[in-house]
Amino acid sequence: MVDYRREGNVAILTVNNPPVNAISTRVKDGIYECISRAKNDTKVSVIVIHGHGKHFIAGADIHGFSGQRESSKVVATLPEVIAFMEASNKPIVAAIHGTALGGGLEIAMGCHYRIATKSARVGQPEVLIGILPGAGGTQRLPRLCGLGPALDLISTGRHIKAPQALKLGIIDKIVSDDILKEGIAFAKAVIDKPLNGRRISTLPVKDAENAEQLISAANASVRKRQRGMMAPIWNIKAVAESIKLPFDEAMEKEAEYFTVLVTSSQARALQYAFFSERLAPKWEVPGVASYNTVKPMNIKTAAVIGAGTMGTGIAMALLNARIPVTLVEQNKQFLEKGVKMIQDLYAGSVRLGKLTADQAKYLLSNLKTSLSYDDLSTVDCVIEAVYENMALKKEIFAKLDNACKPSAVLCSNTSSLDIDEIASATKRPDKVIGTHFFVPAYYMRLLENVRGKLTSPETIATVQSLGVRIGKIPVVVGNCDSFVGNRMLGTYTSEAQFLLEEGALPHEVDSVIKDFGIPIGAFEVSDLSGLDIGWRIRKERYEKLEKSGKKHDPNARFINGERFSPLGDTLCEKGRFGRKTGMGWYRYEKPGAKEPFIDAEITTLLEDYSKKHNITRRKISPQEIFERCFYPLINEGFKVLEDGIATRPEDIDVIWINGYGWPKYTGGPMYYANQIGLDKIYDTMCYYYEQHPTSSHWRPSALLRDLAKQQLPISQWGKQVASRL
Ligand SMILES: C/C=C(\C)C(=O)SCCNC(=O)CCNC(=O)[C@H](O)C(C)(C)COP(=O)(O)OP(=O)(O)OC[C@H]1O[C@@H](n2cnc3c(N)ncnc32)[C@H](O)[C@@H]1OP(=O)(O)O
Repeated sequence: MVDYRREGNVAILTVNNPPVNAISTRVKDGIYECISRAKNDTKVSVIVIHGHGKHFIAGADIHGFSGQRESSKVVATLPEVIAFMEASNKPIVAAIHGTALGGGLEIAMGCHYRIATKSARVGQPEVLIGILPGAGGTQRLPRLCGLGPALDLISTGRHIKAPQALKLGIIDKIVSDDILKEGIAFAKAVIDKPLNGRRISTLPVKDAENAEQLISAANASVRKRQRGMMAPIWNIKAVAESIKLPFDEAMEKEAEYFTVLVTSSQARALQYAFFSERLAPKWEVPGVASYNTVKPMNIKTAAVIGAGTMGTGIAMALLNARIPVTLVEQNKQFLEKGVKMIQDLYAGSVRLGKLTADQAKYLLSNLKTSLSYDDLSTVDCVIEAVYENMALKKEIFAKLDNACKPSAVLCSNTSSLDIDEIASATKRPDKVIGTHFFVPAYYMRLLENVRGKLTSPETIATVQSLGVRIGKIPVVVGNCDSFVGNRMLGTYTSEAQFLLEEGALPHEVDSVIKDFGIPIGAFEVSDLSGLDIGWRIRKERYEKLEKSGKKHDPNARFINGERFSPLGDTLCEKGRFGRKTGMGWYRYEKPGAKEPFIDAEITTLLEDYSKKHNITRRKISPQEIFERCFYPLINEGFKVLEDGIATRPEDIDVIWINGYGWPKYTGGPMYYANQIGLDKIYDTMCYYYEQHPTSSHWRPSALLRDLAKQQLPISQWGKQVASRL
């Protein structure tokens, strides 16, 4: 795990624990033993520590926080090993490449010098997995780079690249990519330099005079950006100890606060989410194929059909990954509008310093435009992103089938429509797949890849690998109405509207949702995306009903015996399309304005509506609002598993965290259900189903019922689900 060798008077410690050199107990012990050996070896004058493979050290082994720890051969803890390094009279040089994160940066700060390659990244990302840098990071970092930057890095968990780390004083020098050679050369040059001033724990905290202001700014930022998370608050509290207490006493506080966090349910949920996100690309269709049995096709060029918000966002996601894109529209005007959108967004990134003008120019140089499918004969992959209309999509897929080479993969960005029906318009259904992006597509990390009945494993492998390449978290799901995310969402939006019919007001429902940690309420989001979108889809459904001989009554509260709320249609008929018209479920100062205000007109509309339908309005408690919005959503997740539409609970959680703003610190709806207790969820579902028998989303899932009896942790029942499929 840690190799020791000597080259002349330089001892070289190589950490070797693939894939990221995480600090397991054996790595920690190995470092301690090798440093002891070097300290005692009279031929050694200086020590270099570096990492084998792609990274220096990416931090402690996250498995160790909740799982079983290996027993340690040496008694020293990681903070003690780091103190032991710092106390060494022989200089120690950390030679960093790849990443030095968490405990990796803490080990580097226990060294007397840090050098790094230009592309190396450093950071204290512990906060993102619900804990804090518990090996001295909260105390050494403010001494090394100042209180302000340390508060920023530790409370956000963001990584920074070597040039910025150099500016902040976190590293001493940027060197060439031959990191070991550079490390040895640097070490030889510092052999005789005094170590006074190089032991970070002995230094004063920089910026201490501005502490009060810096700490209150950090807390304010956490309240705004990381609402509901406990780790950032405790991280700031730990860093703040660095200006109140001597180093050793502050280290005791760090250990105390670490214990609070490491045993918290938020930390466990965040660590579960960390591993779930890394599991998602490793798809598996039980009994058919999996990521390690099938090779993806190499996508060298792509096309996007439709230059609206979605199409341009997808094109940018591809361009950002250096994949040349042909953007296709039906007329010049739409095409020019789309290109302008892309240009403007890149110009914005240049203004914000996220891209240089040259980089933006290069990315745009890979964008081609066309009004004809004839230009798509050589592309490897096409993503259709036109509005939700089956007839239109089938027409497009038939044309693509004719225009594209036989090996090209044809993808639809549909968020709800039947992939098999779309594929039936082609002679290559094995190459057709859903790639459901989320708005804004260049930013949102989720990619819901929908396999049809005939989609080949190679096509699944291809879009999964493409997803990773463009920086997404790709999840494979099966084909059903609205797939996984929107299918579960449907229960939540329906129930939110039923609550309005029975007595709640939009802001009351939204505040319960936001108090739980979802950044935006159900009605706020409906106003943001536009009520007319759903209205158009519903009108198509009513037309279909009428065609099948069933008259649709615009005031009907039931469709095919299922409870339904026509409230959304009523608002649209009044021109209340949401933010864009300055009124929807809320009122806005003007069309396009962002801040929602409670609208007395909506309150009256709801009261009249309830009266007209003989519904007695009542005060609905936050607890009832919570259960009615979230329990059917969770229950639908179990139905999705039951139907084999998702094969793992982790995939559902990843979808909800990355596509719908579900608070990561609760692990996602499936993990959270386990926290509440599956038996409690099941009993509550039964209770509401009795009260609302005309809403099938209250019918408890059979899988939920079976699992509720067993009381197993999610990792175990997740395996049971897979074995059923
Ligand atoms: C007290 C607390 C202390 C002292 C800590 O140090 S807490 C840990 C702090 N460190 C982190 O949080 C780093 C987490 N890791 C990452 O950010 C990234 O993995 C990476 C930037 C290091 C590499 O990113 P990438 O190249 O995209 O690779 P993956 O993220 O897919 O990771 C590859 C596999 O490595 C596993 N991994 C990564 N980090 C750890 C870790 N700290 N402990 C255990 N395992 C880790 C990850 O799960 C992937 O595993 P597989 O999916 O391939 O099985």
